[in-house]
Parts: sequence; structure tokens; C-alpha cells
Amino acid sequence: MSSSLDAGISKHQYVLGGNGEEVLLYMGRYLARDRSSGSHVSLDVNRPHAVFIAGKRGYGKSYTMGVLMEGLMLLPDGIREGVASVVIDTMGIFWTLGKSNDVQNKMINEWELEPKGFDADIFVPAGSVSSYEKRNIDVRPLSIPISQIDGYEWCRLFSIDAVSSPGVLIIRTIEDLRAEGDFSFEDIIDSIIDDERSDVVTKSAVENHFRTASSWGVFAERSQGIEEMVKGGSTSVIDVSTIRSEAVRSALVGSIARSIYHLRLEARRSFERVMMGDQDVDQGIPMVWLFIDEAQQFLPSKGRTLASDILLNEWLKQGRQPGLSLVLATQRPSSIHPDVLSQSDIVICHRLTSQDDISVLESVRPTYMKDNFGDSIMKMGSEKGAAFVVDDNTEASHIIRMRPRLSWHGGDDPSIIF
Ligand SMILES: Nc1ncnc2c1ncn2[C@@H]1O[C@H](COP(=O)(O)OP(=O)(O)OP(=O)(O)O)[C@@H](O)[C@H]1O
Repeated sequence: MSSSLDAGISKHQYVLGGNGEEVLLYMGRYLARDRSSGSHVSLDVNRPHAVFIAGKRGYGKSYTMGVLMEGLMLLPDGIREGVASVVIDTMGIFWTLGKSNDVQNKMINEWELEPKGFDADIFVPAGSVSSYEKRNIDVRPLSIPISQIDGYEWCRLFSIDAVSSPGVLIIRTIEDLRAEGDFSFEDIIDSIIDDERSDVVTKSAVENHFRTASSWGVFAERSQGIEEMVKGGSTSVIDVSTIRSEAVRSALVGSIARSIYHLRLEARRSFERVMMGDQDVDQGIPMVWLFIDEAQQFLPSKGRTLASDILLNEWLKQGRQPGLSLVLATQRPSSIHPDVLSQSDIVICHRLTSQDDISVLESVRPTYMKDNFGDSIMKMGSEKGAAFVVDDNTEASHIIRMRPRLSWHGGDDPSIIF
């Protein structure tokens, strides 16, 4: 058995998500009814998982995500390198992973742990790099190739009807250019100007849309950053908080998720070749854990975004085979796509009080859960960091006190009095 954090873990520990081949990520301790701490609890991360984290504002969702990210970086040497974490940071709060959590030092010591900072690479849209550098935050540029977005997707990004005159021009132009390979915004604008079937007003409107798109700093002729962000043993934080448009954020997340999925399919094929004895094969990228906070932005309960198909169909439903794990967090379970709840094998539920949210969880309550969600959440109480966890692998549910974070938590509410 390989343990991710030996301090505090002894014989009395319980393993969630396991199937006997244990690579353990330390989560915390059982929380008894009298509020005392019981056995230590770890998550077996040897195989991929789909983890859903819910909870109302301020009760520990993003903190718990941070605990899972740290846990992967704390895996023992030789195992850690088999996993890469990619974090979609919608609030710009995870760049603090690099700094040790000195403010919660006392609590961390009570858990017989030590504050610690981790190496995390921060990626931002190439067009926003200078604004981070001005604040002394070290970041790397990220760009999505323009050619990865098809004509229909550009129409959705611009909120243009695909059968309107501008929509028809966009789809014709983009599909012609995509047939030839990579291209720039200048190439698109040249093609629009040269188009012989559209009128001047339509051409000018479409040209303006693409000029605006080039100012977002998200799309470029060639991809930048994607391959660097999935390195064994590393965590890459993709700060999308500077992108105001949810449609553009979704396009970026969808593109990253698609690229990683295809790279993992290749890696999976290489792995099979190695298992068959072929030694000269490039093993490709490691298994990937993708973390998405405020996940309802990308996987809403109604409608689709430019990220929803790839996340639902390839990552959530088929991710185990190519070795892809997904961690999705939301304040509002009732706002997220119902497949997220039904397809997650680990549900971590912090405090919730909205009846709509509790009812949605209740609608997918597994038969092995004795109490309903509402009663279980009541029993858990209002302690920050307490969570009700349902594990479909061991078919059991538990109340857990998540361990404190070792690295600085960037999501704390600002207060007037320090
Ligand atoms: N396991 C824990 N141990 C100790 N303190 C915790 C724990 N989890 C959360 N907290 C405390 O609760 C605060 C709020 O947690 P967090 O920022 O994760 O809330 P959230 O649910 O993500 O809220 P939001 O929806 O506003 O992002 C943290 O800043 C931290 O002080």
C-alpha cells in the first residue's frame, strides 16, 4: 500500500473509492455525533474517479478541492509522476498553492501535519499575461488554436444565428480555412473581405466580431501551453477569471478538455503496446485529474455550452478507460446537469440548506444509503470543512471532517478586521 501522507495515518484508517489496489490520498477523519474525530479516511486514487463536490457558500468546497489537489502532489515518488492535475480556476483563487498555509498553522499542527507550499504552474490567456506580471504573479501564456473552433461554435460565441446572413458567412469562411490547417485572425478577415457572396454590411459586421475575438487574447493561430500543462506529478492552474464571457470560458475549457482527451487516448494505446512488450514507444501524457470549480457554468442543468458535450460524454461517462478523472464543484446542485450527479462515483456534500438542492441530491440517492440526504446533512451540522460523503465504490456513506490545507487557501472571504 502506498500512502500519500503518512503523518497521522496509522492502522485505523478507512479507504474510500477503493478496489483493493491502493494508492492513498489522505482526506481527513470520521466525524462522530459528539463532534469527536474518529478513524482516518483516505481516497484510493489508483483508478480514475468522477467526484462531485457540493455545498453552500463558505462551507469548504474550494478548500476541499485544494485538499484533493495537494493530496495528488503528496503521492510518493514514483507514483506521483503517473498523474497530472489541471485546475480550471474560475475565481482566480488557486494560484496560492505555492505558498504554505501559515495562517492555519495551529490547526494544521493539531492534525500532526506541517504547512507546505507546492509547485504549481499558473496559465492565463496569452492576452492577459502582462496584467499578472504587473502584480508580480509568475504566469505562463495559454492559447487555443483558432482552427479548433468550428463555424457553428463561432456563431454561438458571437450569439449569431447560424442561418442568418452573418452566420452563413462565418460558417463558410471558417470551414474553408479549417480544411487547409491552422490560420490567423488576419486570414479570417482577408477571406471575409474577399467573399463574393455576402453584402458589405454583413461582411463588416462579421469582421468586427472577429476583431473583437482577437482582443480576447484567448485564441491564436497556434496552440500554446496545452502540452506543457499535463506533466507527470505537476499541477497546472488555468486562471480563467479574467475572461468575462461565459461562452468564451466554455470554449477554452472545452478545447482544453478535448485536447487532453485525445492525448490520453494516444497514451492509452501506447500503454497497451508497452504491455505487449514493445519498449520503444513514447508513453505520452500521464493520467489526468481535471478540477472545475463553479462547474454549473460549463455544465448547466438546462441547455448546452461549448464545454458540455466533451465533459459529459468523454470525461464523465467514458473517462475511466483513458484514465481521466473529473472533480466538479458547485454551490447549487440544482443548477448542474443531472448526469453529473448520476455519473459521479464519489459525492462530497458540505452544508446545504436550499430545499431545491437537497431534493436534486435526493433524486439520485442510492439504495444503500439508509438516511435521506436532508437528514444526513442535518446530522453533519454547520462546521466548516465537515462533509457528507457517498462512495459508490464501497457502497457506503460517511460524515467526514476534511483535513486542513497545507498550502494557502486563496478563497477566504475578505474581512474588514484582519
Ligand atoms: N477542512 C477545513 N478545515 C478547516 N477550515 C476549513 C475547512 N474547509 C473550509 N474551511 C474554512 O471555511 C472557509 C470557506 O471555505 P471555502 O472557501 O472552501 O468555501 P466555498 O464553499 O468554496 O465558498 P464559495 O462558494 O464562496 O467559494 C475557508 O476559508 C476556511 O477558513
